[in-house]
Amino acid sequence: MSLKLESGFEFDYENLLGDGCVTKEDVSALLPELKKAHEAMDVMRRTGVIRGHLSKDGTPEKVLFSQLPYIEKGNLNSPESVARLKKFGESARNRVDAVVSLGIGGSFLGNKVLFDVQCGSFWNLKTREERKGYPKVFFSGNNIDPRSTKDLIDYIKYAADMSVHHDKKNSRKYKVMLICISKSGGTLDTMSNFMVIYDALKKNKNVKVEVVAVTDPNEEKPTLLKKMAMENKWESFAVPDGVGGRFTIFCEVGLVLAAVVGFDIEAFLEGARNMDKACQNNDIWQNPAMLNAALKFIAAKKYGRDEEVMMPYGDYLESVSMWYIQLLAESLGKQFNKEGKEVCYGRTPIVALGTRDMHSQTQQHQEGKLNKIVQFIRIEKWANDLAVPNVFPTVQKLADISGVTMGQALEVARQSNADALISNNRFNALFSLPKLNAYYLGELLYMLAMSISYEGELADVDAFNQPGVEAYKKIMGPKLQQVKAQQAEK
Ligand SMILES: O=P(O)(O)OC[C@H]1O[C@](O)(CO)[C@@H](O)[C@@H]1O
Repeated sequence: MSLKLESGFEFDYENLLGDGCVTKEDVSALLPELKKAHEAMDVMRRTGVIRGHLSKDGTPEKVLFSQLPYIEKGNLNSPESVARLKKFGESARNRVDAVVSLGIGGSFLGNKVLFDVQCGSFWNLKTREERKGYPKVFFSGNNIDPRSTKDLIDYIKYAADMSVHHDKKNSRKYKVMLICISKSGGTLDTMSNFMVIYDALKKNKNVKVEVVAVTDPNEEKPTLLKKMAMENKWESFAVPDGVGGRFTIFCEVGLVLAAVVGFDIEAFLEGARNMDKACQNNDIWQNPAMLNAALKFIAAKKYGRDEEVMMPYGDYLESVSMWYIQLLAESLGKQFNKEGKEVCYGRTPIVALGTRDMHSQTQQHQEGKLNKIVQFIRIEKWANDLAVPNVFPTVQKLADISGVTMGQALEVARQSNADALISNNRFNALFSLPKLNAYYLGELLYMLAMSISYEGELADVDAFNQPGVEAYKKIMGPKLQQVKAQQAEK
């Protein structure tokens, strides 16, 4: 049983619906709620209004992520804004040596996905020619770890010294672009790294630093970062009002990084757009987001499957899983429903990677607590698939695993895992992408964002706020000031 879109994107729910799993009757019983959820999505698309959604300061706030795939005049992504992004990316090409993308949560996770899919793990080890003139890329600000930050600074200083040394005649400085991303404009993790790195690099005679700010664009009530950008004339891009951190991969947060590594922005948004169109279908069996939300919601509510293991097969997709963790956790992990009743809803997300975690987590998935859905992601056709050669024909065990490609072996491993899980009543499902490219990535991520929005409606929780993250923040601010005061006394 599967839902296949014309593009080739497929949601296979064979191991989630049927005997011993969620039943068709369960889905039929939910149809009135699904109809309401679908209407709510329609209203959101047309007006940005989501019943009961309030901003952090308690005022009604629009939800606009579903507008982002549409590159249209007057929209958040317009022909002009996309042209500007492309121009920006081209201007960094062959000019900027290294980009440091600073951000955390939604200001990091989506960018890491785009980077991994476009560039892979060895990007920074490639020559500039191999990178087609695009800069090296580093991430920072997604922790407050002095060791990794120092390592990054040391590496950049080393690279700058080497480049000046090799190019004594021109004495060209090593150009570093710090892309500082924070919707609120003052997040501790991001801004502390920004200050440490900015200061260290500014003091280095071989480095030229330029800063790009990505933050709330409001100039009347500017965020700290916006204010600094205006004062220092830093180029800036927008995290628009109505687009929460975990949805920002489709706006300039993700697209700025996409532009500096030559990722196909238009194909990515086209994938999201076509998925949005598929999700406008009011027939649940034709609407991947509605179907996914319904099956997962029922699996949790009726069958106790309230943990979701997101398990893509392929190294460069692990970051998709990490991106999804924030989407699921911040959107659905809510103590109160929209009526203020305590519900403590949510499905706990778990990052896993195939095949790696078959050799660590699978024991738990197969035999542990019966509370999980394992959600697989697979790529049908790998570019540059590698055949496993028969190099040691006399070693039977190795000869046996030769003669197939690594892509085939990867899929055999995934299918075997899925079969084994369902043989023990362990629910699982599959999102299948014909290829790993910008278009299919856009389809997949948008479908997940939309599915979470449906599930928010089904569970009657506000999927677009994250009040729970304020609790530790309220404690952390004064604590930091205390430490600062103690430090000053010393
Ligand atoms: O972009 P900002 O404002 O720095 O926030 C980063 C992240 O922090 C959170 O607000 C949680 O603390 C996320 O929702 C957000 O993506």
